[in-house]
Amino acid sequence: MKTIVLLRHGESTWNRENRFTGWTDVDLTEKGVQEAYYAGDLLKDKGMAFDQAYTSYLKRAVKTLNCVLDRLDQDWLPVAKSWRLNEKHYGMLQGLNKSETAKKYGDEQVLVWRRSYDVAPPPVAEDDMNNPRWDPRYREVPDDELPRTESLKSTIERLMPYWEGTILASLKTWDNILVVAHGNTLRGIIKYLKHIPDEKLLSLNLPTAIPYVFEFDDSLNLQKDYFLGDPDEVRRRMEAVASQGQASGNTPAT
Ligand SMILES: O=C(O)[C@H](O)COP(=O)(O)O
Repeated sequence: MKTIVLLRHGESTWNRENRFTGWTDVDLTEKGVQEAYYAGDLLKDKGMAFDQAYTSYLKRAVKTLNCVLDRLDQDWLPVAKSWRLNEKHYGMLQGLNKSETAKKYGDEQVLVWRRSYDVAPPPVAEDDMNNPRWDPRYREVPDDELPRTESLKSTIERLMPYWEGTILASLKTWDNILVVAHGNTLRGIIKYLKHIPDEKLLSLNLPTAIPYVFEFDDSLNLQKDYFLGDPDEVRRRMEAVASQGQASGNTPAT
């Protein structure tokens, strides 16, 4: 049997403040760190150990991975990082509170920006300091491949070469792989693994830091997939993510 575990990072400071984050490199909250350790405990209780891990260039994912590896006593594990696993780029929405944005533009428009398949938010300007072209960590990426905004479709398009060419390919060598990334890149991977049609993706909301296990036979046919932990807690966290973009949702404390 071969296994891929997908894990969304723990709560970040901008998750707590309900802000669109995308490629903004915000840290985990203390709660997010504890969530990440707990994800490690769940994997340890299941007796899991990994051969290779993958993560993004963003610290909320990198630090979540480090907490998990600490709990598994696998700090030594080879880790490959790629910008292609970064969160969907949220363009000009990055930094804005999701609920306040819904009050301004309506719940429906925010749902389109968050969950439609091929509509991207307005892009960041070329001279905006949040444009990834100014960030040295992306120096190896050709400028015409660096996003200024992304739909889920374009996120999946830049993710797929890495997913197929590196992550999935490594399952031929290794039995157990851990991918720690972000809500929308993981939705793209789940779409691929479970053949989910575009329109059905709308309702898939990933909870923070709950391991999602995919088991394959030796010919890499998917056998089963399941979340670890308490199913009620998984459902509660998924519903919380879904409601973040509603005008009645969370606005930051003043
Ligand atoms: O970038 C973000 O804001 C979050 O990581 C994912 O947000 P979403 O659930 O609104 O797509």
